[in-house]
Amino acid sequence: MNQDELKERVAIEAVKYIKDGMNVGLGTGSTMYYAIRYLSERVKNGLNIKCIPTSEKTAEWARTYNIPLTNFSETHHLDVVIDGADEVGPNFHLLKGGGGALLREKIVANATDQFIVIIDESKYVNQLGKFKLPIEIVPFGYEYTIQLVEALGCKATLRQSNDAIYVTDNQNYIIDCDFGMINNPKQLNNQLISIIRVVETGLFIDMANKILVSQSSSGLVEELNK
Ligand SMILES: O=C[C@H](O)[C@H](O)[C@H](O)COP(=O)(O)O
Repeated sequence: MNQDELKERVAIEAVKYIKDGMNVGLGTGSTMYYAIRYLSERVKNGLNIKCIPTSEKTAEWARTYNIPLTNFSETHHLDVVIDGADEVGPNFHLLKGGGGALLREKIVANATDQFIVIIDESKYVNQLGKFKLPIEIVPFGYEYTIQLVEALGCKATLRQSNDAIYVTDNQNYIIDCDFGMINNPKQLNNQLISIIRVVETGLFIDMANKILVSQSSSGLVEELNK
């Protein structure tokens, strides 16, 4: 079973947690693309939901697939949030932001008591940090921000897109930081967000309640609960 098939399998399982009348947070990324497509089938068959997207890309997909959207001025609490991740480590701490959407993803995940993360088994790790940690920073004075972050023990690379600096949906920049293996994600997250110029990090500490993992050997989806 290839990785796209694994993504589709786990996405389909996650969408089953969405029930009639719910307010739903929709994450960002290629795994979520499958979830959105499957969810659109259920909406077509009468499922009544309203969704808050975590990125302009997800909002565009939702509109394309006729999924009703809402926003935080209408709704403050979400019944369930579904999102992918770049790595899931011990205690369900997550490393996210490969798609540049970490800030809105964290805001949306923070608005629910049921945050479901969907991954294939290659992303389930013993220690976070093989994937470079994305950090969203304000553009103002970004060169010095990079130095301040590197002083915490990493090599930081300013994310680029089409030969220009990558700009997030929030008009900020992303630095991808190689800290090596991260021994204490909670402490590192606290150190990083104490830098005023850092908006948010891709470390999601104590946020996920449920991880759905698709297994490459069997194609089965394992459910892990906190
Ligand atoms: O900013 C992007 C997100 O954190 C994604 O959830 C993460 O990068 C996983 O994306 P994918 O499902 O494409 O691997």
